[in-house]
Amino acid sequence: METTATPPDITTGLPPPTEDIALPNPDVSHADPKSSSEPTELNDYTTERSEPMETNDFSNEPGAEPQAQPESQPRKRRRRRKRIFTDMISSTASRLRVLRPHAKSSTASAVDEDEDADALTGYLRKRRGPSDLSKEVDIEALIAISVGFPVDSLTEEEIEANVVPQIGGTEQANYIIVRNHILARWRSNVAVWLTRDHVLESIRVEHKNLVNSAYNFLLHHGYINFGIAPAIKDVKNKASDELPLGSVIVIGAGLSGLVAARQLIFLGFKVVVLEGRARPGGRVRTKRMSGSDDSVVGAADLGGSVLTGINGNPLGVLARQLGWPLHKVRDICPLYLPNGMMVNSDVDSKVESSFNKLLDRVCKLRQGIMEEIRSVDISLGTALEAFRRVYKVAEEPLERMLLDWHLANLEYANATLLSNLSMAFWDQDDPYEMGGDHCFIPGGNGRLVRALAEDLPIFYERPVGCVRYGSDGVMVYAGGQEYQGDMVLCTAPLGVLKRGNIEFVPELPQRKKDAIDRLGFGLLNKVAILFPYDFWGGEIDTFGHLTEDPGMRGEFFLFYSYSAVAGGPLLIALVAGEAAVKFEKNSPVESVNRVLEILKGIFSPKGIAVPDPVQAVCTRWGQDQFSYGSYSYVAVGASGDDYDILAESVADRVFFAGEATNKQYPATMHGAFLSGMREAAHIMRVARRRSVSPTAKVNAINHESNDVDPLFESPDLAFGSFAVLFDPQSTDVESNALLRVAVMSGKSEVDHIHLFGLLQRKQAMELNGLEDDVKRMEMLAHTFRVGLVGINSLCNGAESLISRIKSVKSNPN
Ligand SMILES: Cc1cc2nc3c(=O)[nH]c(=O)nc-3n(C[C@H](O)[C@H](O)[C@H](O)COP(=O)(O)OP(=O)(O)OC[C@H]3O[C@@H](n4cnc5c(N)ncnc54)[C@H](O)[C@@H]3O)c2cc1C
Repeated sequence: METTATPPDITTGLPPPTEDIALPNPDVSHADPKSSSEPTELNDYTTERSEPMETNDFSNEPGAEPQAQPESQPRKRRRRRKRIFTDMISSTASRLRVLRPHAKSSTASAVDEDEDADALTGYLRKRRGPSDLSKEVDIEALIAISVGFPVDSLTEEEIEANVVPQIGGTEQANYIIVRNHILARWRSNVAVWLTRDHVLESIRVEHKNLVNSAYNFLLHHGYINFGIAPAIKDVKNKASDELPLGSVIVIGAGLSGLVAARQLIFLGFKVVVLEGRARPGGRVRTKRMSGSDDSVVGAADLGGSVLTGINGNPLGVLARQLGWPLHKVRDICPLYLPNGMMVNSDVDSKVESSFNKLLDRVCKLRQGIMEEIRSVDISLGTALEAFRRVYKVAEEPLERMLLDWHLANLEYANATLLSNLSMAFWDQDDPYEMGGDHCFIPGGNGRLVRALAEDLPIFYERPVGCVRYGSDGVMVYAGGQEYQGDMVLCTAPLGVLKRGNIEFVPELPQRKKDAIDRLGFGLLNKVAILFPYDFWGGEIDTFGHLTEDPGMRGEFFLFYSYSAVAGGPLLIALVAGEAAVKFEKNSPVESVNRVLEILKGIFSPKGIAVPDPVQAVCTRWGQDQFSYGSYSYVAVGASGDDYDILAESVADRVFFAGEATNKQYPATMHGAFLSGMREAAHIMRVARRRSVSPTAKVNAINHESNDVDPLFESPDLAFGSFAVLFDPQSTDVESNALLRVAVMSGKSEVDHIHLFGLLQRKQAMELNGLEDDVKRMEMLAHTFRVGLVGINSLCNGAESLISRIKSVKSNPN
């Protein structure tokens, strides 16, 4: 009878990276609850706004006792429905084996397999048999996949970093094996600093160049030796004798800003972090709740809470480094009717399966119209409702209520109404979703934030109002002061960018402003209630509540029990969809009373009295001036590409990180974390490029050398002085294309320089349709507003496009 909306995670079939899997560990004890300096009152139904909160609010958060998990009858559910990608595993492992053909071994005892891996990792054969070696290499590949690496190709970041001299071929295949090996090696013990010499112990010396390349890449991009283990911090904190690579002003001390700042300092930059609030963490906020006498306390995560998928998750690595055992969120979730009765399990499974079928139908519909999808995009809500009517799904009132519960759950995952979500792209990030259990960090995520913020140069209560940038650097204005730097990294949430609260001078490029407008930034709110004791029972982590009014289906539709991790009897009720917006207009007392009414409706019929709360807190993320919402979503008319556009840097001076810049992992804490690492590496690349050619400015354009010109030997379009290369991975008319224009620089015809620009495929075709170059230049500048620059001044989006073109040209099959 039990089904789950979640397919097996991608590591099924082979042993997962066990160190990343968190299971409840009843043997491990935690720190005792301690007192905090935060003043609280009994029955203090406070409202959380953009509160000026002391940083020491995070001190002394209680530890928690994880509990054993007896799994009982109610149904299993998860936060988000995933599509099934079972193919990934088999193709992954088999393709890897193709890369490593089997051959005779020279040793008498060895069997004829794994020659390539043996040649690279000769040490392994000494310790284990060859089939073990094969397994080992496969497992290392799976670990790399869980961290987000493709199985037999390079990432765009790797191509940009020139990790191998030539893309494709044996060298690349060997590099991948070495890279996976280093990654897996560090992941097997994240408490220590993995040195290059350690790696060389297990790789043959003739492959030293591959080790250097893979090691440098993984280190600089924050895939190894990151985090807050004492041994890691010791190495990272050692002052470097080298001159700083430059100075970076980081706007925002949320996860992305904190991670980026730490990594930038390690990479050799001077860094300052400007934070508008009086605390670090941004949308991760753990509030210590307690009664007046501190007899009960609880750590409540009012923002980001669940580590959604632990395999490969960098936040899981941090928890391991600090020795914090994670608590697996048990996905058993009984549902209760408004009258307090538990939903009949037959009806429950019938409606859940109908709900999944509706989603499948939407999937099939869009597959059928993939080509036209951008122009015919409608909302997911509209599509689901149309199919519901056609197939007469959930017409009975009870079934309708149940279906509404599932829709509310989807609105929670996406922080918005289904009527706002793009049918075409709402789940574009599904293929990348981190596998493994969903987990809580005992004591709340604020503990991680505190550890990440330690020793960083953060200036609190410095709301940035303006960023000026130019060829000489950046100037940031915050709290009446000016900060000057070489570069700025903006991690302000999409909600803040949408409001225009930070002025950019000159204005951001139109394409970025359009992406900011198109992407959605939604709302999810919470009511956290600390009770004098746990009356709901400790054996489940979630239970749901059905509502008759479809418009209010998201109102307290799901309760999370944090008793296992908060250090006290804490419940958090979620408010999603339309209800989340209405919720912000209600008084906190009204909202808490409504939650209590629902709880009484569920528990009183069972003879269980609901006690008065000790303390309750309601969030107001929509009114928070440092976020204006909860997290991003793909709105109708937007697509996953908009996340990439948000990530693009401007003029090599202004960089962007944050969850809404992460196409693979948006709307999550780990997405924010990874975006911070990504931008630190990006800033380093740009700074190095600049330091190699410090005069790579407009007047030095004709001296710029580039490896892009050879790509134009066979352009996709050529007309007049113009040549164009299309994105080889997309036929979309709005996909990016790289334009090269030959401009006369002297008197003779051969005296010309090349300028470059990024435009859309359809714009290139329009230019092709014009009669002469003068008209083309006019259209380019005035209609398309595309500026031409030297190759080194192209934006980040161009870098990844060039990587894709290079990759295809060097490996046409
Ligand atoms: C209610 C809620 C529930 C969530 N649940 C989960 C979950 O269960 N699992 C999960 O993985 N994720 C969850 N998330 C999402 C997750 O919390 C975020 O994706 C992540 O924390 C975002 O980090 P960030 O660094 O991108 O942005 P932020 O954390 O918002 O950091 C940006 C920082 O910039 C600061 N700032 C803004 N404007 C200015 C300015 N003008 N000047 C200076 N500073 C400024 C902000 O104060 C903030 O500190 C949830 C979020 C919310 C709100």
